[in-house]
Amino acid sequence: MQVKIFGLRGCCFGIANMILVKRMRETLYSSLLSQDISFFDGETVGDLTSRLGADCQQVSRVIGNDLNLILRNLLQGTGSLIYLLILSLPLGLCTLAVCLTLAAVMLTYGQYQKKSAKLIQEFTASANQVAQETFSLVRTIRVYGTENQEIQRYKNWLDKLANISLRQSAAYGFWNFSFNTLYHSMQVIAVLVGGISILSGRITTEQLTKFILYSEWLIFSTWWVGDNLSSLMQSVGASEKVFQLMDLRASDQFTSKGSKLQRLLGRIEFVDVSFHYPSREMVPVLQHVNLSINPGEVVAIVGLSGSGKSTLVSLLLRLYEPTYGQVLIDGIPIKELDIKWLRERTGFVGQEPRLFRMDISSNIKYGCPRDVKQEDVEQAAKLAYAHDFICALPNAYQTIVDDDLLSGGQKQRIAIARAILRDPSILVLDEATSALDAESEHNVKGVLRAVRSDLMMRRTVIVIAHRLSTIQAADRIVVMDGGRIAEMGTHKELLLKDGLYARLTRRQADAVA
Ligand SMILES: Nc1ncnc2c1ncn2[C@@H]1O[C@H](COP(=O)(O)OP(=O)(O)OP(=O)(O)O)[C@@H](O)[C@H]1O
Repeated sequence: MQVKIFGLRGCCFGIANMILVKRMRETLYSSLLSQDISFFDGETVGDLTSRLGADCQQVSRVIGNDLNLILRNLLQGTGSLIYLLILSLPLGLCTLAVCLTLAAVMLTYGQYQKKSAKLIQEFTASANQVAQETFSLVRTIRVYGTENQEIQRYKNWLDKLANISLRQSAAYGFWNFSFNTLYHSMQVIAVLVGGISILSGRITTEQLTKFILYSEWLIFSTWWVGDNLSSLMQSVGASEKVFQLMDLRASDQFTSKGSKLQRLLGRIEFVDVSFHYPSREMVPVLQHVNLSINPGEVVAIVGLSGSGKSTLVSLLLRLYEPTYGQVLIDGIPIKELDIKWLRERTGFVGQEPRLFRMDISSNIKYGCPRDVKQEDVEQAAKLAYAHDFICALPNAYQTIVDDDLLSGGQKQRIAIARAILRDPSILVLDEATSALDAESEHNVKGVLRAVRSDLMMRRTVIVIAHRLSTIQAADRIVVMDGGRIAEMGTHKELLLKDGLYARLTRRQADAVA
């Protein structure tokens, strides 16, 4: 019966643990995904994934195991202590003094465990980060022959981990030594004081035997409490950051429930916009940018690397908020629009599009707000000049891909198809030609031309490109320099102006020649 009850209790705790870990992971995951993009600028991916994995597991152990054992031993210990005090007050107080000393050592040890658990978490996360980076950049590492350097970098974190684990073991040794010393001293004291008490007739032999048994019980309960408390402290160390992250409020960029317009025309205005990244407050990235883009206009943004082109687009996509000024869409501040509604009407192809590990068809349909048929997917792929190479793959649209299986240009074409399928009113192509070869560049120009000539479905297009030849067909070219708009006009006007754009064009022509 006893065994059965224990088995049942273990099973209940197992189930409670499983439910708790699952709930914690879900809550933490959705809390992380609802944060500002700037949050991810400051956190390491390895750190966040280890919070989701090992740390959640450890936190649930507190409730499932440690707390349960601590409570049980506290109850047992208190019972024994009361009995001892009734049996013999001086001997009971003596045992209590030993237990209090043990408790003091245990508290110091527990605090140390808490600190070391935090350090172990940090070092493990850093080691994971290095490993993650190494595996994802393995081609670069192989080409540059820096394997040993990377092994050393990983080893440095492992050394730090080993160092702290060594100290932890030493602290555990000290804790055990204190326990054994106090425990055996207690036995000696009990025999000596008890023997004297028997001789003087104050207690009987039976009382002494009971006393020794109960005092052992009390000391062992104290030891168990200490041992579980130190593991509880470890979990508390691990849980601090987990609970902090779980408590974060969802970003307004994720939840914003503003107004939905009847139709998105695609007028975009940047009004006196200035911006710096939260992680680099002293470095202004955009300064007093004023730009107005008409519905259906195709605008190209060019400029030297680091001039703020992608940042401007990030503000339009509301990944960051301007530090000064505002962005308006169809005359309404972007902050007042329903974010989900706006994103459903915006298409974006980033600098380095990445694919999810799923089939091509699902990758193209990814995030599409409406139900689409396979014909729609194929039509979008045709417009993005991706259909032919997809059909040449062994399973065509059902081919499972991930980030490594396709070339940069192919991934970019799938990303363009994904953006086109959404049928967006605003289409943003960031460096859409950078990873493509000359033929694909020609294809992207074709997409731009198609977008322009499709008068039924006029959409505003912003294209950022380094290859100036790609964007000559734009209605307007905006030239950025040091976070400001330096020039604006058509290709011809800007060439006539003989400013930065003309210089950039000449430089590229020279490079090609
Ligand atoms: N997440 C970030 N955190 C801090 N600084 C950033 C971040 N992203 C970009 N920057 C900085 O902002 C400046 C503008 O970067 P941005 O990517 O907008 O330039 P860009 O004109 O698009 O460059 P490129 O043509 O090379 O893509 C750069 O100095 C860059 O270092």
